[in-house]
Amino acid sequence: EVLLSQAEQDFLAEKQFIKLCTDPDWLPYEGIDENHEFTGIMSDFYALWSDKITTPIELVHSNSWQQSLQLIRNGECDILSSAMDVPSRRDWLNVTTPYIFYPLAIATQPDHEFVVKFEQVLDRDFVMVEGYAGIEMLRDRYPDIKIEAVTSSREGLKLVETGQVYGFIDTVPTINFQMLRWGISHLKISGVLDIQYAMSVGVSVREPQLLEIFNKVIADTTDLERQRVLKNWLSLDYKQPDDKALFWLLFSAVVLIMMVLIYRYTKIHHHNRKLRQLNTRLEHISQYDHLTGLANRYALHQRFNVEMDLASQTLQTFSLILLDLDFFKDINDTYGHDVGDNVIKEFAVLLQSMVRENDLVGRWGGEEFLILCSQTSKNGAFQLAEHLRLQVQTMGFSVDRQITASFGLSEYRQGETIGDTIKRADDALYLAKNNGRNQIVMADSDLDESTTKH
Ligand SMILES: Nc1nc2c(ncn2[C@@H]2O[C@H](COP(=O)(O)OP(=O)(O)OP(=O)(O)O)[C@@H](O)[C@H]2O)c(=O)[nH]1
Repeated sequence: EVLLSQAEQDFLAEKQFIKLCTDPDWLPYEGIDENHEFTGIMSDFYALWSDKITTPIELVHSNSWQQSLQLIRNGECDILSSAMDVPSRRDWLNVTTPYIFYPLAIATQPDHEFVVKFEQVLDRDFVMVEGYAGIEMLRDRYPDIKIEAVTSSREGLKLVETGQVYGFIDTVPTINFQMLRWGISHLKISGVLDIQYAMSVGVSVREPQLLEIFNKVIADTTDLERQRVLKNWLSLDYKQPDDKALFWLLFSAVVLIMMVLIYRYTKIHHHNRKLRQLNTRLEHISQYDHLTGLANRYALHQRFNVEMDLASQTLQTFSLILLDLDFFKDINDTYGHDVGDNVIKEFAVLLQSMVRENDLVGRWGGEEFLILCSQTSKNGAFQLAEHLRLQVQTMGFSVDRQITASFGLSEYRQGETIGDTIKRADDALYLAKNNGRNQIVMADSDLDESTTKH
């Protein structure tokens, strides 16, 4: 797409180059560097534009903004790098459509209040750089304003720093830049005015074609190009992502967050499952005997508590049968420990198969077992024990000899500890062993008739 018409291109070709005047001291917008080259935000714009119109833009040197204004008036420059449209310039200067906007701000000493409305400080005295359009704009808006011109921003800032005037007015980037440049650190931006610089290319009234050309060039300058230039100098990212980019950015962020959450959830879920399995295993280990799979002492004790509670509420008692394989040491010695283990396991299976569902069989020690007969009196327990005794002595175990067991039996009495009940069963078992084994002895104090059986 050709930016310029044929007539405009011919015009530029004949002109060969465009003469530009600038403000030598208005960084970061524009200035002249130590090599006497044009520098600043505007210089980047002009480099860009010079490419667009394939015509060199050459700097005409001046020592001040005032002098630059004079040069263009006299026809020694074609354009002013940046200029505001103010009435006093209209006889000799045209302006393009603006290409950057910046509000004016006030720099004061740090102890002054923040200026919310400019009217609040209208009685104060201000300074601004000579020839700047802002002076005219402010005087136009506030006819009584006390504003003086200074030759440079440095001079203006110094006057504020030394307390000779209240405020220096310029744009925020200029104030910041100049303060840094001149090592003036004790000032602050106290307020931003609702008056802004709308900066255009100033074109000499002698060059009407150039006005059209620069209007086209400005219209052709994309937001991205504009932002790139500003970003270079102001270190600010003006980039507004377009809707699509913003959508994908947000979408990616949401997807990423969801992936992280899902990953964490899966990990936690996996850990929890492992923990649950471990807990179940631990619970099992803590309650069951590893050889026989019967309840261990801990599980038996838990059940004792339940039964004791039940007994106190229902006045129904429960009984314990403590039983021990006879001459088991001899089995181990004769057949070996593994065979002994098998006998213990077979014995456990037998016991488990013969008790009621409510009863609990547990391994009390090596070859010693305990049966908790829930809601059962000593007589009921005695019947079970007798039944078991007969089964054991007739059952064929994995050893070719008769196996027998001895039984001690006790009934829980309200008020006693479970230790007492166990002790009485243990004493009874001792008696059963001493009396010749393969028999049941009911704890002494539980006897209401001779219940020793052979
Ligand atoms: N194989 C095997 N033997 C065990 C286990 N626990 C205990 N024993 C053995 O069982 C035997 C018990 O011996 P004792 O306490 O002398 O009793 P006993 O030989 O059964 O004689 P009485 O009980 O007086 O009839 C010991 O030799 C223990 O080593 C076990 O888990 N497996």
